[in-house]
Amino acid sequence: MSEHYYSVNPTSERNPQTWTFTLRGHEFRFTTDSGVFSKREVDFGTRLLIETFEEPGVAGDLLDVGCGYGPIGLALAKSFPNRRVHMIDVNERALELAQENKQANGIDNAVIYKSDLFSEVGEQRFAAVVTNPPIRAGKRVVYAIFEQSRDHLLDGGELWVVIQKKQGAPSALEKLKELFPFVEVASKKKGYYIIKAKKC
Ligand SMILES: C[S@@+](CC[C@H](N)C(=O)[O-])C[C@H]1O[C@@H](n2cnc3c(N)ncnc32)[C@H](O)[C@@H]1O
Repeated sequence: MSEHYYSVNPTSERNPQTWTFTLRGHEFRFTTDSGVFSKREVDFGTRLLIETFEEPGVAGDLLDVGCGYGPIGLALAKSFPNRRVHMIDVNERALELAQENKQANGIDNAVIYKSDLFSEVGEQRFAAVVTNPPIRAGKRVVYAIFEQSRDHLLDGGELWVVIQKKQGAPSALEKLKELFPFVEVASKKKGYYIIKAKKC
């Protein structure tokens, strides 16, 4: 069976690598590994999403869906120390790395746990959901993230998504317009769209 970065239990041989990367003006030390998305540097789209994100107007926690080794959730936790950041993924190796990276970067306002989509998130609602979604897992999974994000946002809360034009940004925009009253492209660079969708 072929292995994907969204496997629950990657079996590929371990090859951990540690490097530093600056996000939102803070230097981070990340350890990544095989079997996890974007293992040698922070993905371009992920970085654009992190740098474009603006703090939502409503009070409340933030949620990183499909956190991988943790760049989005940990960068936002460092930038917004007064907010708690939830970070979820299905990939156990990614979750282990996210936990290790949380500790290595001295972050204490992030909680990291395994959840298939929002299955373990419970009833909590968030001020913002932020995601670089697992495009390769298919449209059904990506659109489920959009729908479940809407259901887990506070009024006035925002969903921030990065998606490449060639991976379906135009149809993702249409889907988000069906779900949210306010949708805009907050940034566009090298074929990557940062889409912000706001709930009333
Ligand atoms: C494109 S990667 C982004 C990883 C990380 N946020 C980053 O930007 O480097 C998408 C992530 O979604 C996770 N994922 C896939 N299916 C999922 C699901 N059903 N529930 C939660 N996370 C999932 C994958 O394991 C992967 O880590």
